[in-house]
Amino acid sequence: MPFIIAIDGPAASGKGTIARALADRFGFHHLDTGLLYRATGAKGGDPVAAAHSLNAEDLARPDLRSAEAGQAASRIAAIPDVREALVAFQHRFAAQDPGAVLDGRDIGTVICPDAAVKLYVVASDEVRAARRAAELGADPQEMLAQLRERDLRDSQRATAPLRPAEDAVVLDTSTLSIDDAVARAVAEVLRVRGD
Ligand SMILES: Nc1ncnc2c1ncn2[C@@H]1O[C@H](COP(=O)(O)OP(=O)(O)O)[C@@H](O)[C@H]1O
Ligand SMILES: Nc1ccn([C@@H]2O[C@H](COP(=O)(O)OP(=O)(O)O)[C@@H](O)[C@H]2O)c(=O)n1
Repeated sequence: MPFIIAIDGPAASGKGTIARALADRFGFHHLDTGLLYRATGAKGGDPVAAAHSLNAEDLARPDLRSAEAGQAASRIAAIPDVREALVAFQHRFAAQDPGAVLDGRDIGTVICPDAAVKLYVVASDEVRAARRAAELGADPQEMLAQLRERDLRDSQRATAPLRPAEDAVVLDTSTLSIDDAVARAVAEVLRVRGD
């Protein structure tokens, strides 16, 4: 049985940074599921058809990390048929040996409810906006408004809303360095594995 680590949380909380580090540390595969929604939104046209026809080229587009792509992703991510179209790929990815780390919004709740480790990564709105603004070279106030709008949409949608799984461990990175946040996540994995 592959070892699955599910990492969820609001925008720019540090999910991807922790997911990459865990995959590296344990030799697991890593999937940034947000990229699937960003690529679907960026493809244009009918979002359900776009989700069904995603290919490697779509996922390699250089503009997927932009704030605009994030907003478009959040809009199409509320469509149940779009989410359904992306489930099989995520399940196949999670089934790889020796293990996989998936980060997103609904990994611990919907995609991999039996994951061995579930982390729900949070940080204050202001910290998240400052980090993402620095990353994209954008204005922190504008970023704050955008992140809040996206989190609200992601939390309030009817299908697979953003929320912690009941058995998720909440990790607040507001005052943690990247190294400290990763160390806490590694400790949780080691605790579950019984190492
Ligand atoms: N603990 C941390 N301290 C400082 N910066 C961080 C920390 N975690 C992540 N970052 C930075 O914040 C930004 C958003 O992190 P990222 O991992 O992409 O978040 P998410 O995947 O949740 O959107 C990135 O620029 C990343 O380098
Ligand atoms: N598993 C997932 C991953 C992302 N998403 C959607 O895709 C958008 C972009 O996700 P992302 O993880 O790339 O965003 P960031 O947290 O990196 O800013 C989110 O705002 C969600 O609307 C989702 O609905 N479910």
